[in-house]
Amino acid sequence: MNSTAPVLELRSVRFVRKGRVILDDIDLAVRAGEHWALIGPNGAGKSTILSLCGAVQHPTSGEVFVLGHRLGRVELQRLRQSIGHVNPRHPLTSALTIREVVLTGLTGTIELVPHWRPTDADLARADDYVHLLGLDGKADEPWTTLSQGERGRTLIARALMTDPRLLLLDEPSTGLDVAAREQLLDTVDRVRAAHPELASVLVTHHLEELPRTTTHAMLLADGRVTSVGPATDVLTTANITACFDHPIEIEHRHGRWHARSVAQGAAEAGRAGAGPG
Ligand SMILES: Nc1ncnc2c1ncn2[C@@H]1O[C@H](COP(=O)(O)OP(=O)(O)OP(=O)(O)O)[C@@H](O)[C@H]1O
Repeated sequence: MNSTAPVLELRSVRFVRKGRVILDDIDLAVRAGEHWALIGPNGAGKSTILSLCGAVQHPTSGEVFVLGHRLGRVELQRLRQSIGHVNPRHPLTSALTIREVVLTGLTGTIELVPHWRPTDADLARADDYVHLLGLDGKADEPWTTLSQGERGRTLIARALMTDPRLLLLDEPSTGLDVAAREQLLDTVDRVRAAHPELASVLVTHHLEELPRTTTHAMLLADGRVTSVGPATDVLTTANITACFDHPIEIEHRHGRWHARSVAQGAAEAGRAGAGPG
């Protein structure tokens, strides 16, 4: 693959199911070191785009290139090894430990593969990621007893085990309290800093859930792109208001984004203006 070629590229992608157009005319190019956010209302098509990026399904028309390979021309299983897909709805129910869940990243399975034995290097790598993800001292704890935040961080460690070029994060902060969310976002920033060549795509509904390292954003509504480009150009009051079809004010402070309803903002300004008494 040409080193300047995008890690991931969607060209004129259209996705139709049961006669319904779910995605239309989607173009996206994600390069090494870029960290994209896909944002839009419920049903906009964010998870569908992520499934195309992860080579989980094919577009109805248009082309998807992952690591320079066109989907449909190359075996999906081979591409998936270069893609770390973090889905907080990971279906594991058995009592694997954190270390064991991280090791399943090497086999691409939910459970440990019978008779598969990790090498000493595999075990050392798993422990390195347990450390990077701030899970020191927890490696031997069972998955079933983990908090939602610890599970999220464990799944990122699992996804990193194959040294992926592309990391896909599907609503990684869903269900987390504010402290756990902040820990997870710090973790994502740390992972990106430790792997400067990594590219990533993160799906969320909430601007507060964007890590500081977000470089680009795509806004989607009803399966179409409403705005795309560098995050600071895209995540503006006008663009978010248009995408969500609701007046929303956006603030970008200390590298993080905050959203609030314009009506709420106006009420607060009114109260501040009224002063005491
Ligand atoms: N395989 C499919 N068959 C039929 N409809 C589908 C299929 N996949 C997705 N859809 C529909 O396409 C639309 C977009 O779904 P998608 O999950 O991609 O949206 P989303 O932006 O991730 O939504 P949310 O924010 O609610 O998770 C939804 O209305 C969904 O029901």
